Amino acid sequence: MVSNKLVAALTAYSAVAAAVPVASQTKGFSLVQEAIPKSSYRAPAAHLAKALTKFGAPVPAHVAAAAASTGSVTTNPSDGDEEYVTKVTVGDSTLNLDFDTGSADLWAFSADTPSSERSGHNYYKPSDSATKVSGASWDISYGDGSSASGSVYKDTVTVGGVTFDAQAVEAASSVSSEFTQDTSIDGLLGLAFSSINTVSPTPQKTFFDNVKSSLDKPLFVAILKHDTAGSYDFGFTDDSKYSGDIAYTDVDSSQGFWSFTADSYSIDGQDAGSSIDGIADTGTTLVLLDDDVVEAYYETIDSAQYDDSQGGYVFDCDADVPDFAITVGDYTATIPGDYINFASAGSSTCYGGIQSNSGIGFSIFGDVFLKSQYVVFDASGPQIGFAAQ
Ligand SMILES: Cc1noc(C)c1CN(C)Cc1cc2n(n1)CCN(c1cc(N)ncn1)C2
Repeated sequence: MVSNKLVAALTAYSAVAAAVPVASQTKGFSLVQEAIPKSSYRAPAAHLAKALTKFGAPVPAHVAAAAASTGSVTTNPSDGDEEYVTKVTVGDSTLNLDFDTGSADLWAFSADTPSSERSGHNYYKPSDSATKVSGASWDISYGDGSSASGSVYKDTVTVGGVTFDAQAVEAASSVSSEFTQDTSIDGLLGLAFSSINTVSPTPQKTFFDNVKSSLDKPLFVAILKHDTAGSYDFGFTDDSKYSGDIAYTDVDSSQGFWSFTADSYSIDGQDAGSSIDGIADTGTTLVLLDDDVVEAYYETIDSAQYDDSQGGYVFDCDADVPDFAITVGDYTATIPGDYINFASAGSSTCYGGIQSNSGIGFSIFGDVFLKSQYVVFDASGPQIGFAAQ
């Protein structure tokens, strides 16, 4: 039921928002009306909340609550599921970004990136309303040795219909060769905790941190898939996208990651008993585990061996590759063996989707695992939830 106050405010708002004077010296002006694209539809109360805020009026709690929003955006695997690419509007640009729950910077190739380094990429162009953050810089390095750095703007970012108009956008002035050569992505959108954002002197909030209070629920869901389109959903869970119940467990965000403990693991259905501490990391391709677990896994494949030239375990491509599973409470999250037969390593040899974490002290549950699950990243708690998809 829409209250008459709401009607009045919406009328006032729509008159202000829609009136576009053709020219101040004419006797009147024409109203340029344009349909709001379905994808950018916002609840009426969201417009009221914005109008009231714009004119300095308090937003009643019931209006703020009704203004909450949700969003969903398609994410597509690159060849071989190496990474997942998601279209995002950043300022005046539509960019292909890698959503990364293992880092907290939203950065992109930009006009400041030397043209030799940005060939083949879309790049960020600040909108007319963008502002440069004076004195701010950023510099990020990733686990694979890749890196990027640059300056910082505040601009409007829209992900799947959810918009934040003062998002910190980190414009690259330098990117390492891994990014220059990877023309699948134009940058990253960090979804880890803002405590590990690299902007100096003042760390900036992630897109999710900025919008979570306006979402119906302060959560996002990663629905990554093998060799086909999936989605990132913001503010809601959708029981048509998973089966059974979602098994939740606590997250330790003290290191900035979505870190959790799997109660046990099994190889080919054989329970190995011990727990695994790890992070859910959409920006990492593979599953990286402690050496004892990796060795136990590849002992089950006769042809498996560590290949120094490949920097990892390889095996005959026609080998019978076992499932690897972790348990969270009474839920068993299984990676099908086929996902662990990850990529060709030349001739009839294939590269494993499970590899060593190089002794970093925690495991990394990357895309090889995540694409087998419906994964809820819930800021309330915080907690993480898994279900079969
Ligand atoms: C191709 C390809 N294959 O695997 C990747 C990755 C690429 C993309 N390509 C080589 C370039 C690149 C390098 C990185 N990315 N993209 C994504 C962010 N990176 C992370 C994120 C994170 N949470 N943890 C570790 N690194 C490193």
